[in-house]
Amino acid sequence: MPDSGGRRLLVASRNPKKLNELRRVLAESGVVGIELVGLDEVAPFDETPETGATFEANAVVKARDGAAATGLACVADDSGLEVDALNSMPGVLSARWSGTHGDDDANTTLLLAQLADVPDIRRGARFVSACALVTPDGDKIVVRGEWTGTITREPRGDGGFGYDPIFVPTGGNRTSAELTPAEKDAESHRGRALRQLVPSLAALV
Ligand SMILES: O=P(O)(O)OP(=O)(O)OP(=O)(O)OC[C@H]1O[C@@H](n2cnc3c(O)ncnc32)[C@H](O)[C@@H]1O
Ligand SMILES: [Mg+2]
Repeated sequence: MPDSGGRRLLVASRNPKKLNELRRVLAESGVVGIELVGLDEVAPFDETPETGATFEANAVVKARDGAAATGLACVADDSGLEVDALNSMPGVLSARWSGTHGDDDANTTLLLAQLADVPDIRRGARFVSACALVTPDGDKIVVRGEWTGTITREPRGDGGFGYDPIFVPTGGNRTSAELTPAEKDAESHRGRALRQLVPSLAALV
């Protein structure tokens, strides 16, 4: 079946929990007439390794690959955690910080160990999300959202994914894994980034 021009949007992520968040925020954003399509609903394609120096560079590569392979407009997120006491690492290496891609427990355990001697006053960090939208014509827009907070000493909560159990957003006491999905979306780096894409998404319809 031929695709219907700009009306279907590929949401490109191989991380099921992130994909859920992307779909949730886009669905909540008030854009009507766009059908969200996941990677499992399109034919598999070769994906470029995420070797960029910035979140923006990686997000553009993921969205371009998705748009080129499917002929659909494609949105992709590249994100991570920047820790002040680690000179903004893990950054673009967040997903594989412990050496194993996507091992959230190993990544958080390693990060807590690295920060064991860092006092509370210097445990600042931020989540960053770069989201790219690439259209079938090759137009692209890239946006960024940030979420500041501090790193705990123990994991708490089982919502979210990744580093959420060790991140307390500024102004609260709960970790981002202790927030409801709606609370996380309202404040998170990903929510803030994606909502900036709404006008461009509306223009696709
Ligand atoms: O590239 P895709 O396929 O989308 O999935 P990924 O998990 O590899 O995603 P990234 O390359 O963008 O790496 C992001 C990593 O940063 C962390 N991260 C990003 N957003 C997060 C969030 O909202 N909460 C907790 N950790 C997050 C988490 O460890 C992710 O695996
Ligand atoms: Mg990735």
